[in-house]
Amino acid sequence: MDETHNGDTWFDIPPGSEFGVANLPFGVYSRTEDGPRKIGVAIGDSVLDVAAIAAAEGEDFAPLLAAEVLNPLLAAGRPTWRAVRERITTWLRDPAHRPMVLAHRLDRAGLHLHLPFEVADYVDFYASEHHARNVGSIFRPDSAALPPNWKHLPIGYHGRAGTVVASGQPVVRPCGQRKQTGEDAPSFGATRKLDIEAEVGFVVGTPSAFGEPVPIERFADHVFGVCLVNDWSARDIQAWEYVPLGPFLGKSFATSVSPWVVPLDALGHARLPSPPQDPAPPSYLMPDADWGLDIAMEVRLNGHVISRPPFGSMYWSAAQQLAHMTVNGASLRTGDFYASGTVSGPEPDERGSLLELTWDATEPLLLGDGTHRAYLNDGDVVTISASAPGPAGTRIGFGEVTGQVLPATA
Ligand SMILES: O=C(O)/C=C/C(=O)CC(=O)CC(=O)O
Ligand SMILES: [Ca+2]
Ligand SMILES: [Mg+2]
Repeated sequence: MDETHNGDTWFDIPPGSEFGVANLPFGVYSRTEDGPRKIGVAIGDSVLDVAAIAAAEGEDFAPLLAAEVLNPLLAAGRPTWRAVRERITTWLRDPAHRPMVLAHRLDRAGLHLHLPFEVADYVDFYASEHHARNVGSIFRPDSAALPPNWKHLPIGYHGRAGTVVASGQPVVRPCGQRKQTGEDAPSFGATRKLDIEAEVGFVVGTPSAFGEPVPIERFADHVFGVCLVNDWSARDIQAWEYVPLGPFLGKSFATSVSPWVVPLDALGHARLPSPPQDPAPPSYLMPDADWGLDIAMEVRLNGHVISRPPFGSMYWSAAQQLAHMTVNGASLRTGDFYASGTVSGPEPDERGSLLELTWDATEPLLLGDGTHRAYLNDGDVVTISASAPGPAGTRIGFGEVTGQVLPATA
């Protein structure tokens, strides 16, 4: 386990920073909105132009960093990810590298951050038992809260890779066919139930062979890192369309992701066992290691905290999800991206969607500014942030994913 902590660097890191030397998340930035995109690593309040430093230091991995997206680095695989991370750690520990590093340091605040990787396929799971029970009770009050397959396999669906967008991208209220509970025919128009889903996303680097399942113990060989996700959802469109094939236009209009990908290697102190599983999963889903992650999330609506979902409570782990997603031989591509599913904890103020927080608008939320919300209003800004334990009492920050709702255009 990497025992590096914030005292191990000559670099100036503000006290309490969640971007210490044990984190080193990767992202893509530009100095102006349309300027050239470069790979950066966040440290303290700064971003390092790691492509320039690696080139100047003559590192053999320098070409992987001289790209406008993380995909070449992602494709290089775990031994390379480890080597790059170790070298960056050395630059930040050994004062001999100080002039070179400082020559390629930028203030984080002034930069434009972009979608860090080109998304190949996008899958969304449904792995929180609390969320699944809540949604089941609301959408299917006459059936069991959990569907019969829920504890046997991690349920998921294929989403729309082309509408995975960077944090900060505004989201236009979608139109579609929607049907409210109680109405007997659908109508067309802007969704009246625009919602969020607070999730954690996993970025696949190493591809796999067509026809060959990826065993659960190979999770960390394929998954590079972790970011935050808001899976925007139009509940009235979703409720009308989803039987029998699952979510479609109610979710495909936008999925926002945070700009910093935290390497799995930064999360050693965050790993914990998932909750006990009963029935025991089949052998291809049997965990060989603890891949629960103690990530503390926070959801804010116009700046007011509305929920604190605990990722450590998720029933199915990301390792189980990867094994399930490939057990039929479906191959992985570099840039594949999968999200955990909405993160809801057992407590009412730990729910990761407004659907649950307001029980489908029957219990509106009172915000700190005195206004109420059932679902999102035009102009609302939703921000999800998170952190996890790091070494020596430090925190590993994920930064945030944010987005504003714009009025419907149709
Ligand atoms: O139970 C349903 O019909 C729908 C569930 C969801 O909308 C949740 C979904 O997208 C998966 C998740 O985020 O957990
Ligand atoms: Ca979702
Ligand atoms: Mg979505």
